[in-house]
Formats: sequence, structure tokens, C-alpha cells
Amino acid sequence: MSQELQDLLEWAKNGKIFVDPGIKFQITSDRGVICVAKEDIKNGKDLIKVPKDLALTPTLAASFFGDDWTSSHDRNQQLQLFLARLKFNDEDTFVDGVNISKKMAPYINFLPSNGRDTGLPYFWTEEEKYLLSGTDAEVFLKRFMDEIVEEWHSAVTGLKSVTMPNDMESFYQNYKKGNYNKGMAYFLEQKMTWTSFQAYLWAHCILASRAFPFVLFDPSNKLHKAFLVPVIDLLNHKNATPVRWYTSDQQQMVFSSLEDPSNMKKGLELFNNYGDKPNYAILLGYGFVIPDNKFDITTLSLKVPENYIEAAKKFGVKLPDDASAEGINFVLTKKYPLPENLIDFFAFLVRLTSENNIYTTRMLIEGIANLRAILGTKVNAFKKFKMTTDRRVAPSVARMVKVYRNLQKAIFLEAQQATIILEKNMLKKYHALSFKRILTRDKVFFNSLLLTFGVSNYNDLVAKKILDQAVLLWIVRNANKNDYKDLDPLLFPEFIYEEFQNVKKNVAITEQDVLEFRSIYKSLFPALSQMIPEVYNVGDWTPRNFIVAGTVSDRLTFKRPTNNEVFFLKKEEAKTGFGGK
Ligand SMILES: C[S@@+](CC[C@H](N)C(=O)[O-])C[C@H]1O[C@@H](n2cnc3c(N)ncnc32)[C@H](O)[C@@H]1O
Repeated sequence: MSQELQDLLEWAKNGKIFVDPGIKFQITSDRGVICVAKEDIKNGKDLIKVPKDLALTPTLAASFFGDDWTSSHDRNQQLQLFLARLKFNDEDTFVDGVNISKKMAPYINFLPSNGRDTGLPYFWTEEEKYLLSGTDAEVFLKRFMDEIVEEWHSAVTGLKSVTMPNDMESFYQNYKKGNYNKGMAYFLEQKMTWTSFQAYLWAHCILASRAFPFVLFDPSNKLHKAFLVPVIDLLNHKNATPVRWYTSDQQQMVFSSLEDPSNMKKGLELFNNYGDKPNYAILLGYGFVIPDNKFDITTLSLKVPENYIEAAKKFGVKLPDDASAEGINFVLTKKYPLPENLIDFFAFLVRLTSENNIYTTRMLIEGIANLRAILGTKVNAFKKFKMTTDRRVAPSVARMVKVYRNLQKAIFLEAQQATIILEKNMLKKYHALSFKRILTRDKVFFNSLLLTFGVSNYNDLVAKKILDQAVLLWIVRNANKNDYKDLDPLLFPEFIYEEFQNVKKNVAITEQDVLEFRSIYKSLFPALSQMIPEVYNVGDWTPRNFIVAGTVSDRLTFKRPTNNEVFFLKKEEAKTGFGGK
């Protein structure tokens, strides 16, 4: 046991902190101090009780600063700066005549002596932070660091009795200019004075990783302030551990574990529960990650022009609240890797003007295929990322990031797999008609392709790049169905015929359409009608019908990107029925 831990426990005993004789604390090489059962522990038993007097609270910090504090910010800022002072100022800190520096010395000494030792990524080397590239943790680390810099600056410049040192002001100005985007680590390694940014960041990390909600003592505290409770903060976290924290008579804070007794047997570690958090939050708040964390999430960020966001909302897509031109952040959870609003958004992105107020089967299925491609690029980026080794990368950090990245990749992979299943289910549910199937049924048409293009199977159509023409030809044939004699009318689905008539009647043909279809048409006609008149010289095969067929194909077909299989889908309202929220 380290001297600091020994001193802390001795101080705790003298200060009337109750520690159940059935538990003990010991130091591990990889997870710091842990709490271990010395005997079988009954669940629900009060294990640690800490008098309020030994807690470091926002009230105490506020009393210390008093009128000296003028910053409008105050969530945990006062307590953080107060803690930084207790740790990094050699002068004693008095509150209402009590020397808090002296009173709390064993606790303050026990806390990590520098930023690096907190283990939180804010103090990682640049090479270590680089390992987070492309992850949510990288984004949040930058965002939170920006916030902490602002908080600190406003707190320290707001203190009447303190003049911001020049080097600190110049750090602030340079940080704002982006000059510390790389190279922060070196700055953070420098010596700390209590008002320095380094000290404030250290205090932020201490509160993030060890504090409890002050609402336990002060139910009126709406700001979610935090406070520090010695000894109870020695327990490590395990997901889903049932624990109880409560205050008795507003005088002491009590910890008890409601864990299954089989997990509290002699020799086993006893845990606290820091909450159901995803790994990026555990990493940034506590400096570790949980392998196979069932609360893990990842973010798929998409950037689209602002007018798309408005239009999507108007269409009924439930976008995340923070959606803006800066980006839309869809949260993929381990439990629901494919959120329904993400599918809706991708469906919206491929909607045609003719699809104006419903999600059609085509929109959803095509949207899902596009979404799969994006998820694929995320998975590949994770797969390709090289975990470089460097002497400035601690092996423990590299191991942790590897676990984190693997879990992130797994969520994207699960989402990608889910799109495959969803596409399959939807094609089945909405009775998609495969063009491959059409070709096996419509033998006369298929033979015409064989004779003219030398196509002997579906894959040949793809290989010879004439699949799209074949689909158009068949749509026109379908429109001419009443002109063919002796053909089974069941070969020609009514919904495709009707859409053709609808488009022909209602959609104006533009010059652009004519130009687009001219070369395709010329490559096929009049040759086809001369070679196989029984198919291509019956009914109306004019260029106009080709153009109409093009629109029908846009509206009713979906080409599966994985194997180029074309499906016809009835235009109807569809639901994924996937249940992912
Ligand atoms: C409230 S303290 C718990 C006591 C801590 N082990 C100590 O040495 O003081 C929180 C810190 O403990 C460590 N920790 C807690 N739970 C952990 C876990 N499940 N795995 C690894 N480290 C953990 C992390 O370093 C975290 O920042």
C-alpha cells in the first residue's frame, strides 16, 4: 500500500469516516486503488459513511471565493479552482477560519500528483491522442477541451484578487487561434500554478473521475453540481452494479452495495456504479474503457446543405435536435445500431419529386442501400487505421484505444449487417418483382436479347453493360401488352403498366430527356424492329415511349448494388418495421 493511501485511510479513521471492517483497499498495477471484501458481505449493508464536514463541496468553494468571484459561469468552476488551489498553492487556504489545506491534506496528497497521472486523455501525448483519429472520442475531446479553456479563462479573469499571468493569457489567445491544435501536450507538461490552465484542467479531471452529484446533499441544486467525497471515491466502476448512495440526516454520505451476495464473497472486488455510459464518456471522464460495454454508442455524422435539413423535417424525418449545416449526428447504439430516423433520412435523400408525402418502398430500399455504402466506408476506415507504436505512446493507452476502436467498428459493422437483413426482409415483405424472374418467365423477350446481344444469362446483361437498356425495353414491351397476341397476360404486371400510362399522360417531356435518350434509342432502333419484329415491331416503340420508360424505371425499380439485381416495386407506403429507435 502506498504511503499516500495509508495516510488517507488513517486520516479517514481519525476523521470519523466509517469503513466497514469487512472491506479493505489495495493498490493494483492497472486500475489504481480497489476495494476488496475481507469477508462475505451482506447486500444492503452500509459499507462507508463520510461526514459531510469532510466533503469538498461547491458551498465550501463559494464561501472561499465570496465576492472575489465575478465570473457568470459557475457549475463546477468554483470547486475546480478551489481544488486546484488546495493542490497547487503552497499557501494555506482558509474558509471561515478553518485551514482547509491542512484539514484535507491527506486527501489532497492522495489525489494524482499531475495531469498525466489522472489517466484522462486531455493529458495524453499528441501521439496518443492521434490514436483516437476518426472517433467520437476525438470530437468530444476537442469540444470539451474548448469548453474547459473558456471556463477557466472566465473563472480566473473574473477573480478580483488575481491577475491572469501573461503566459497564461497568451496561451488562451493562442489556443483560440488554433495554435494549440497540435502541441497541447507539451504545454500541459509544464509546471502548474494554482490559477494556471494546467491546474484547472487537472481539477476538471479529478471532478470528472471522482465526484458525486451534490444534489444528494442539496436537493435544491438544479445545476447538477458535483462534490468530492473521500474514501467512497476509492471504489472502481462495474456496469450494472446496483448500489445505493444516500445522505443520513444531511450529515453524512453513505455507500452501500445491493450487489448479489455471490459477487460480494471474501476476496472479490466491490464496485461502485458510475452510470450507464458509452465508452467515449468513460474514456474522457475516467480514463478507461469497458470491453464489450453494452451501453456503447457511436455517431454517424452527415453533412448536408441547410435546406435539406428543413425539407427533411418538413417531410417528417425526426432529425436529432442538434442537426444543423455543421452536421447531423445520428447516434448508433449497441442495442439499436440502425436507428429508424437514419433510415428515414436516407430514404428522404433519394426521394423523387413524384414521391411527395409518403415513404415509398423504393425510397426506403434505395435509401438503405446508400446507407449501407456509407456504413461500409466507416467500417473500412476503422479497418485500415494503423495503431502506430511510438515511444510516446504508453502500451496501456494503446491497448485501451484498441478496445475502444474495436467496439466502435463493431457497431458500424452491426449496422451494416442490419441493412442487409432489412433490405432482404423488405424486398420480401413488399413482394418486389425481380427482373431476373421476369426474364425467366418472358421467354420470348429473353430470346430476343439472346439473338440481338448474345446474352445467355442475367450476368451477361451486367457484364455487357446493357442491363439498363434491357429494363427499358421490357417496360415498353409491358406497355404494349395489349398488342401482343397469344401471350400470357400474367407476364405483364398491372402496376408497371398503370405507372407507364400515368407518366405518359402526366409528365411533360423535356429537351433534356430527348437528348439523354437519343443515343440509347439509336443504338437499338430500327435494328431491333427489323431483326425481331414479333417483339419490337408490335405496339408503340417510338422514342417517346422510351423516355416514359426511363421515368417509370426511376420510379419503380431498385438496383441492388451488391449484385446489380433489378427489382420492380409497387409505389406504396412502406415501413421498415425494424424497431430500431
Ligand atoms: C473514483 S476513482 C476510483 C478509485 C481509483 N481506482 C483510485 O485509484 O483512486 C475512478 C478511477 O478509477 C479507475 N477505474 C475505475 N473503474 C475502473 C475500471 N472498471 N477499470 C479500470 N479503471 C477503473 C479509473 O482510473 C478512474 O478514473
